[in-house]
Amino acid sequence: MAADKTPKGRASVTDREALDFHANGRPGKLEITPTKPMATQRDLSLAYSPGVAVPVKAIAADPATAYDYTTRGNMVAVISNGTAILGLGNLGALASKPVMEGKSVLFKRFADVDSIDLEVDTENVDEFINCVRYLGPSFGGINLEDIKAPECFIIESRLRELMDIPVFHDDQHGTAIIAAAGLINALELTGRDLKTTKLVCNGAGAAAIACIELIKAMGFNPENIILCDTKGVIYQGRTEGMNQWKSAHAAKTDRRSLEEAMKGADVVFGLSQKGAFTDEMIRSMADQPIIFAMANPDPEITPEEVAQIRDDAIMATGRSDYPNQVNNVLGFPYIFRGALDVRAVQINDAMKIAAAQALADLAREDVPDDVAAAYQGVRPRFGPQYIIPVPFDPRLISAIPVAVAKAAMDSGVARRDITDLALYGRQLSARIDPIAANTQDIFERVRQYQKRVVFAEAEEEQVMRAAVAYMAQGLGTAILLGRDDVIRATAEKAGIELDRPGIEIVNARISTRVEAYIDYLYERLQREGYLLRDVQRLIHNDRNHFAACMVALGDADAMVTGTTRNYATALADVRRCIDAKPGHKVIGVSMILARGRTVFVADTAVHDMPTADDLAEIAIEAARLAKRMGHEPRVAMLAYSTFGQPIGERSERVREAVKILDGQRVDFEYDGEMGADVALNLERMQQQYPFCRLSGTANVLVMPAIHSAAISTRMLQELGGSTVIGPLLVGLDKSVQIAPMGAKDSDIVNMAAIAAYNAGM
Ligand SMILES: NC(=O)C1=CN([C@@H]2O[C@H](COP(=O)(O)OP(=O)(O)OC[C@H]3O[C@@H](n4cnc5c(N)ncnc54)[C@H](OP(=O)(O)O)[C@@H]3O)[C@@H](O)[C@H]2O)C=CC1
Ligand SMILES: CC(=O)C(=O)O
Ligand SMILES: [Mg+2]
Repeated sequence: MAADKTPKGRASVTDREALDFHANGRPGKLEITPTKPMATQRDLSLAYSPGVAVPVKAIAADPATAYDYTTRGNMVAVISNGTAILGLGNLGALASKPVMEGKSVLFKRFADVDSIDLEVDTENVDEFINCVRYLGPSFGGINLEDIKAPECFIIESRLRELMDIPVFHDDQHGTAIIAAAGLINALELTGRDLKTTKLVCNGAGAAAIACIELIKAMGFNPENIILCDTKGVIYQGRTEGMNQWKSAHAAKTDRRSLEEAMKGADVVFGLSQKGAFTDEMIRSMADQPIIFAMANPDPEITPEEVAQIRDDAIMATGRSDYPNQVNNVLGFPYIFRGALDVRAVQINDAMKIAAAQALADLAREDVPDDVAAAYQGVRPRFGPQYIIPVPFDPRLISAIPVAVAKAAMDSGVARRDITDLALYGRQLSARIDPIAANTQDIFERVRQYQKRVVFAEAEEEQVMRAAVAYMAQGLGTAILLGRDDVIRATAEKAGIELDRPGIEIVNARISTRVEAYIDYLYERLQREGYLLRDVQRLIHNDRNHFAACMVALGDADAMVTGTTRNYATALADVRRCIDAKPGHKVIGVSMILARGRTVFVADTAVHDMPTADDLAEIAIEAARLAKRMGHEPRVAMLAYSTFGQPIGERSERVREAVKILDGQRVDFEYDGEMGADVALNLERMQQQYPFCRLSGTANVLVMPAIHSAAISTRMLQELGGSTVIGPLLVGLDKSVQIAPMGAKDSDIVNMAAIAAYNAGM
């Protein structure tokens, strides 16, 4: 089958790939999963009759309680009649379903908003309105999509009057918000003023009219805007193909064609159709033109074509395979998230402008590794090729809804107040990030105690980013260890600002503490074959030793390292400087987050082939960590056999370890030996082994040896569906964490926060 090609032959996906993607597995892109267990007779009695009658009566008595007892508060309907599907035109309600399903999954993926697509098979405005208005009780918001102008204007405004929940035509306002955000930044980069810039908008439909209205509301001079449609310029006095929405923006001008309109224009918005801009039009624009060719799936002109004509343009499209994607996916999930969370009755101009400004601001900030990954490893920096955040930017979820919710409260359309917006922002991240969800409480504690963490490899760019993020997230002071000139040069190249409170640079070469660290380390190592000059070299030249000594002597509370060396080497460096805590064993524990469960796996880092005594100590250490991380430990001593079946020599050590634990007075549940299938499956555990002492599924798994621990955690990580944090290093006398080699900045921040947390709160 032919590839779907843009005019210059760029093929990002083939038609076959697109069809296979939609057909494979379960056809379509979404399914519904229950949020409550539906396993037993009792569950049924609660979820359905008779239990369900209780919330029914409660809602009848007080409709507001529907937000407490049903999905309403987190549920948005994506509704279309298919009359303007992307830029493909009127292809009918059924054909619009793939787009509407797509919008629904994006709501879920990016903002944890539950959503369902509804395709309404009528072009009659009144029928459509009636269909939607009576669905109000089902949803917390209505996202209208791909309904053509001018009907969309009537539909949206009537529904807004009739319904007490936000009704938002995404092609209008979502597009306008993103285009406005991109425009704010493009104007800044080209030194233009909103009041004097000249803009042409091709297309005078849903998206175009809303874009023009929003930028006018933001202060753009109406006299500097010319709107065009299929008949050319919309001028005052024109009668052909007009409607009241076009008339409201008709220009006082002699220009009649798009070609004439674009001569000397500073900005052009394309919200029309593939290929609408010619080379000549682009050539005739002002210096440093701003070209947003937003038609989907193919733009009015491609970036390659523009590049052939001129090299001074700032170029954006609606597509994800070019830089500067001006697409409403950056808006609707987050705008509804904020609106739902304050139970806004509508999405007003103040909320839209707040969202646009928040997006524009975010693009000016230094970007995390996740964003660099979305750009194939090239880290975007605010500039002509990066005027708008990318859809996979994990900061969008904590930035945009906060701005929208605040604007809703300030402008009086919120039915619920959020008092601590900073906390709200952090809770938002946890909605889509399992690590954030699990570590949120820990991060809150770390924020209270403001520990000083030394980042041993701070000359590395991603470590430096992590250190700055640690400070910027309010977690504490970041100490960057390295050569001052190298650190500053790296920072400058990467555009990172280091001269801020909460960031300290420590240069090992000129530190006044060098002698103290050498004395301390020589005292420890002189009987281990080290000469004084060996120790001097370690302190002068090796940052792991220097950083570990800082922590050992109290100059820092915790340390994080590991991104440039393998785990065992980094651990050996640290162990030369820091002992195990008295009565503790140093082990590695990996935290696995999967489908709402948290499971700790030990030992994933230190003991190659533990003895029975080692296994018992590993169990104790891992249980302590689980408890400290907020989980009541239930430890399973894992083996390939379960309670003696099949008997084998390799399980003996594990059985022995259980006996050792029996002889000690440990304060946590444990049992074994058992297989992982029993440890993690309560039904099997209780039915087949009713004598098992665990009161629930195990949440701490002690592996019989490091190879089984490493193989199983890496398999889980690679197979998907679970997130692995760690291995976390526990049992040391001072707090140190070793991140995996090549870890990205957000992983290093997590490690630093856990290190700070373990430094004692
Ligand atoms: N990047 C993004 O996020 C978004 C992009 N869009 C894109 O914007 C476009 C319009 O969508 P939408 O507003 O919903 O659709 P509408 O049907 O409401 O409006 C289409 C408008 O485009 C005009 N038009 C069509 N072809 C041309 C042409 N060759 N030259 C000039 N004007 C033309 C029509 O003119 P007339 O009035 O004379 O018929 C009409 O005014 C689509 O390509 C869509 O994909 C839309 C939403 C979001
Ligand atoms: C992105 C979108 O909503 C459109 O092109 O219609
Ligand atoms: Mg659309």
